[in-house]
Amino acid sequence: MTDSAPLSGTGLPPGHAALSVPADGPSTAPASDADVRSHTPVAGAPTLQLKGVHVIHRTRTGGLFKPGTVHAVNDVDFQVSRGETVGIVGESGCGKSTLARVLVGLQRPTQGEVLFRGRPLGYDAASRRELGRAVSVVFQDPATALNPRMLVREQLIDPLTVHGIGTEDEREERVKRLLGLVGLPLSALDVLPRQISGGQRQRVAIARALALEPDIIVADEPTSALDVSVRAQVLNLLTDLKDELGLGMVFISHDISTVRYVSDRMAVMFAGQIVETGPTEQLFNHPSHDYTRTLLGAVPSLL
Ligand SMILES: Nc1ncnc2c1ncn2[C@@H]1O[C@H](COP(=O)(O)OP(=O)(O)OP(=O)(O)O)[C@@H](O)[C@H]1O
Repeated sequence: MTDSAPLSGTGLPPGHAALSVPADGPSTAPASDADVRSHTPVAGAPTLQLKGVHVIHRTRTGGLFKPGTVHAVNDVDFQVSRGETVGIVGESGCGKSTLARVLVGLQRPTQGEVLFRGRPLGYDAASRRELGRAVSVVFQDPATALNPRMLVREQLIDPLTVHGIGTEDEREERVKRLLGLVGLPLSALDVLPRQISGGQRQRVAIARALALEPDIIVADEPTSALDVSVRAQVLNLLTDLKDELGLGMVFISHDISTVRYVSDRMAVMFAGQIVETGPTEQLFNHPSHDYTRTLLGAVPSLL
C-alpha cells in the first residue's frame, strides 16, 4: 500500500467524493427535478434497476468493437433489492466493473435507464448523496478505500461525520459495533491500515461500507486480492452480514464457484452483455448458454 492512496471525505471510495455534501438527514430544498424524483421511492420497486444500459468508453487506441471506443456494457437489464444476493460472473474485461460503477453512480450510462427505488437516478450532488448512503461498494483492493495515514477509528467515523449521523459518543459506539460485526477486536481501532493484514484491511473496508447502514453492497471481486487462506473467511463474513442485516448484495467475480457459493441469483456476462440469468442452482444444473457451459467446464478454483 502506498502513502498516496486517497480517501474521500465521504466514507465512500474515491469517485464518491463529489457525491456527498455535509448535511444532516435527508436533503432539503431539492436542487433540481432529478432530486424531486429521487426522493420518493416507488412502493415495491427494486432498490436498483438497470434497463437497457449501454456504456461505451472512449479510448485513444480503440477497442475490439470499433476504433476509439469500447462497448463495455451492452444493453444490460439488471435489478437487485434488499435481502438478495445477485452474482455477476464473467471473464476479465467483460464489463463487470463498469457495470458495478453504473450501479453505484460512478459511471453514467451512455444509453439506458438507472432506476433507484423506482425513480430515475439523478446525478446531481443531492441524488448522489442519497444513493451513496443506500448503496456502498467494496473493491478488490482495500487500499482503494482506506487512507494509509488514518487510524481505523477515523476511517470508520468519517462517513458518519460527513453524513451528520449521531453525536460523538453515538458515533464511537457505532464504530465499535461495526468492528464487532466484521470480527475485529477493538484494539484494531487504533492502528493504521499497514499495521494489519490484507484480510483484516478488507474487513475494515467492509465495516466502512456498512457504516451508513446501506440497503445494498456492491462487492467487486472482494476476495481476489486476498491470500487463499483468508478468502473463505471474508466470503463467509459477507454472507453472514447479508443474512444478519438483511442487506442486498451484488457480488462480482470472475470465479463461478465463488459466485455460486454466495448468490441467490446469477447473471453471466460475456463481452458486455448478460447472456444468461436465473436462480443460481438452476443456472448451474441447466445452463442454457454455451458461454455458461464453458465457465462451468473450467477447472473449479479454490475460493
Ligand atoms: N475508463 C475506461 N476507459 C476506456 N476503456 C475502459 C475503461 N474502463 C474499462 N474499459 C474497458 O472496458 C472493458 C470492460 O472493462 P471492465 O473493467 O468493466 O471489465 P471487467 O470484467 O471488470 O474486467 P476485470 O475483471 O479485468 O476488471 C475492457 O475492455 C476495458 O479495457
